[in-house]
Amino acid sequence: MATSQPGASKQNGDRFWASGKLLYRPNAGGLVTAVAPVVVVAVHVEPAIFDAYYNGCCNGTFWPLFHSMPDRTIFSADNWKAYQAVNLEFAEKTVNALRRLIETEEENAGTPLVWLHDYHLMLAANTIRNSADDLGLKCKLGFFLHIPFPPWDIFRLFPWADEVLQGMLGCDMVGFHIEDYCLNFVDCCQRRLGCRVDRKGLLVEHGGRTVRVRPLPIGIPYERFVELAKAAPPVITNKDQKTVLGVDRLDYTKGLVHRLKSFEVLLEKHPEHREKVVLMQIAVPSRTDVKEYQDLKEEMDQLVGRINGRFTTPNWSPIKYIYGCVSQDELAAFYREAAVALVTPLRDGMNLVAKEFVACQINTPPGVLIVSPFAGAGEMMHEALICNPYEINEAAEVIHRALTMPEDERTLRMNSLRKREKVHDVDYWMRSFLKGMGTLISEDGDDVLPTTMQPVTLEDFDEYLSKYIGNTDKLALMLDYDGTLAPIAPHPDLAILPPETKHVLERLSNMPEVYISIISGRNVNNVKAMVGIEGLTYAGNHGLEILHPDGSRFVHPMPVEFEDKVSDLLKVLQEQVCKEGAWVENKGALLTFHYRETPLDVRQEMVAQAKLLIEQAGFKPAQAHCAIEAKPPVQWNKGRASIYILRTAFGLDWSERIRIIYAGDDTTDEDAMEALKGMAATFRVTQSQIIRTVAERRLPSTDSVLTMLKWVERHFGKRLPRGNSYGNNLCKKGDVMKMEMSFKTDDISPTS
Ligand SMILES: O=P(O)(O)OC[C@H]1O[C@H](O[C@H]2O[C@H](CO)[C@@H](O)[C@H](O)[C@H]2O)[C@H](O)[C@@H](O)[C@@H]1O
Repeated sequence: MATSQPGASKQNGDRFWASGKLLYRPNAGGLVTAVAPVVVVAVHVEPAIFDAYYNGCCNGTFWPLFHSMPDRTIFSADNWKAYQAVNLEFAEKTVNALRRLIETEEENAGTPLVWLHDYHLMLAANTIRNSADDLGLKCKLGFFLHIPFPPWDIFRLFPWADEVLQGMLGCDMVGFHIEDYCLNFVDCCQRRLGCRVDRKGLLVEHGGRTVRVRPLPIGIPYERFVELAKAAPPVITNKDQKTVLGVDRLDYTKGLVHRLKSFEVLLEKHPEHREKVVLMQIAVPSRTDVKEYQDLKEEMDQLVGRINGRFTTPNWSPIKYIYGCVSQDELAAFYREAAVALVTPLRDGMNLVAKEFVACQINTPPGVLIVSPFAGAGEMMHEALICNPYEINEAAEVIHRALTMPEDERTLRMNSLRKREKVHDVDYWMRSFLKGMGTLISEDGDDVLPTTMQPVTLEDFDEYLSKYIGNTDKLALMLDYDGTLAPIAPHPDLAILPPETKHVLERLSNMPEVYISIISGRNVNNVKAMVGIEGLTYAGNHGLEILHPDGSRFVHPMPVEFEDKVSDLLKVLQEQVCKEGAWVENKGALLTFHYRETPLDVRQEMVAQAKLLIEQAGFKPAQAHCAIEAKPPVQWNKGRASIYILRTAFGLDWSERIRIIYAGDDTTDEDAMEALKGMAATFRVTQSQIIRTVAERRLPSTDSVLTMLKWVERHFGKRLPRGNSYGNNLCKKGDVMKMEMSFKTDDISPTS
């Protein structure tokens, strides 16, 4: 890759790395002027892992899937493991290189830029970001995908889709060739991860950051191809025959079989082209270890043989088929001398052959470019003839049109195509990427799209909640407390419900359509005191205790011996692990071991020890926010509790006119969201970069939960007669159950 003076742009002193390789350095004047591979770091991968990674996952899974060919896609857990391992290896090598670079470079050299390329490295960014953060290294992370990004319907087939999306979202900016791929990606982030997105601004909110998504169509070193075309000796000697040129890697995505069949139809339907036209197909061997590719070669050999056998005359063979490589000079000469170039992939990220062809079309009158609409190039190169490769007969007609196109039309089309590629060359692409990253400062201010998401607004909920709630009669609003309604604080007593949230909840609790329950890990009296609103349902200890609006209680039965076990565990934890700020919260039936205030360097060991002691005492340790919850081994959690609350409020025969919203921030809330999946609108409050959630939407903060509550208030408020005040008590007295304190591990029957 070469680069030239970037005109009106100046480099802001940042340095760029790509897969551990330093590519560009600013010169003294601050302009990007040279490609300087200063350091190349090898990444060693064992052959078996490499095979599973490269042939297996990259070429056997991502390649066909991202080209929307799911039938050719292999899903293998072992290959995926290898992919994770290799990405980790690349990430670690990059972080080491980054560290060395920062240590050896002078201060103020700018923030290094790590530029990750393609589907082989979709997971590396998160590891680089986290390790760099841990080491206090600053860097910018960018990613560019050179192949298409498929639509949701295809992408969702991949079993580890969350990891891939979150891996890419580890970057500050993710680039694709065209806007369609950007929109597919944004759509997948929303639908699979539940991220808040801005489709117009091409932004995704994830992990507490805004990730920019940008269409950055790649170009070619245009002038280099022009020079090659000028210098290359002639390759086509028979001036009476026109050449239709195809240049491709031998790959099933390239539509080669379809192309040969279209050419056959051309000769059949338009015999005037016989002995006058030759299809020169150059097929560069590729991925020859993979069976799909071996099969394709076989099919091509047979098809070329059959068509040639059918039409060849003593003076002419219709197809010249080169299975192998040609030199750049030869290639430029073929491009220059071809009358028509056929670029008809079934799917292609961009396709540079189309661009190289137009760059080399220096003769007058020029030839004609035919492009598939399923290549990124088809999106931009409007003046080419667009041809759907699947429509074999139609494609034959397009070739015919190209072969018979008048000179003036050819010239007009080719001039426009050439002009665009000359400007949008590979340097332009690189500069656009660097500008998007904020590494190259542009005086012409090219990147007009916003770079950060606006704060969450009521409108953000319109699409999702309006569709779900519609005109329903009743809404069950089920809300977690810490981290959802109240921001996390250094100590539970300090986690105060913000006054505005309290007021909205109070108003909502007076709406007859809205039934509110607060479902917390705290003990029930404590959470009720923290919220301080009468007439709601409160569930404490992850649902083991439920306090109904009329004051009656449900208490989940516990093994009798657990009372003693709780106090024994409390003692053990206090004696053995409560040091340096760690403490145990005694919640009656449960305990929580808190380590928020402990120094970072003692945490790992302390947490491991606490978990062990909790397990040894017969409890289940569950990770919470800087805390380990010790839960008794009963089949009851926030999920079962949520169902129980709904059942007591609405009965079991819910009509479709009842809707549920659940919002929570913790793994314990995942139990509820899992239990309510398909029945509720679910929100996970998180700023994590790498969690899996069953929630349909993510929210970045407790503030955004407040906005969601306001949305509910507005929605139902519109339907309320003004000045009406109702209690929040849908729960009939007879529905409420007081449970016996006896041991029972399985579910509680609806009639108990
Ligand atoms: O289910 P929740 O309502 O989210 O309660 C979960 C736990 O929250 C409390 O601990 C957490 O919040 C504290 C206050 O912000 C914070 O100091 C602590 O580090 C967090 O883990 C509560 O103390 C626990 O009992 C709850 O189980």
